[in-house]
Amino acid sequence: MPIPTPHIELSDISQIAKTVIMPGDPLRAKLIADSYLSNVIQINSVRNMLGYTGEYKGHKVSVMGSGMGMPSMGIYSYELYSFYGVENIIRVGSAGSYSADLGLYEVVLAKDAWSESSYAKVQGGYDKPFIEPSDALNARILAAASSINTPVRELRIHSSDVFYRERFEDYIDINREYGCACVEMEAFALFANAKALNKHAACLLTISDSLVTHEATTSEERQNSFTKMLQIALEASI
Ligand SMILES: O=P(O)(O)O[C@H]1O[C@H](CO)[C@@H](O)[C@H]1O
Ligand SMILES: O=c1cc[nH]c(=O)[nH]1
Repeated sequence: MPIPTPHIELSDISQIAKTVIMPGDPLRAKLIADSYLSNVIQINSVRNMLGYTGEYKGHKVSVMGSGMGMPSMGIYSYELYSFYGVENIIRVGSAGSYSADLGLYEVVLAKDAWSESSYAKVQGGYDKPFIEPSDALNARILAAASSINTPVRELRIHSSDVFYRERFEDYIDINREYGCACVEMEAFALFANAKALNKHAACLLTISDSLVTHEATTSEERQNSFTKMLQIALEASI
């Protein structure tokens, strides 16, 4: 498909980095660009899915929102990988903890993602409920975290299509039967696209609320606590 694509307006492929950091919220993408990058240009505003390219410590890096849920992440990551020459996508998101042992603000690196979603099967015929990120990208992220002395826990995550479940307690079985430590809504589709297209994907999460204790962070606290995760992703991108 020629660029621009239906969902990304950038027509100069040289203006996008090989590594894209992707939060769900496009305003968080703007915040990352404003706070951490220099020489920033905007690369997308279609549907307000804001994207930017800039420099971090002299290295080119892009940041763009994915939107919420697997269909949205599926579209943006596919277009970035397939039509814009992107090699690595690092998702940076919030997650709900399924375990008393995993508290607010802790940073999780997805070891793999379990999902009930049909995304991977429909997209490329991948028919298993677990899917792995890139070993190489995860290793870079762990090395980056260690270089800035920031603890990260590599754990299995749940990628859910549903934020508001009628049976709230389902999380107890998902934790017990499948070993998922927390829930988010995009990584499984991102990992499926990366696998289908021979690209690299990883997912960093900050625990924003706990299904066990019902504690939750305020939006201001979320913003501050995301700093650790963002620094890890940025260090891993260079
Ligand atoms: O903070 P983000 O990246 O949006 O991630 C999580 O937050 C959203 C739900 O509130 C879902 O997108 C979920 O995956
Ligand atoms: O998907 C998500 C993200 C944060 N918290 C949740 O409970 N679910």
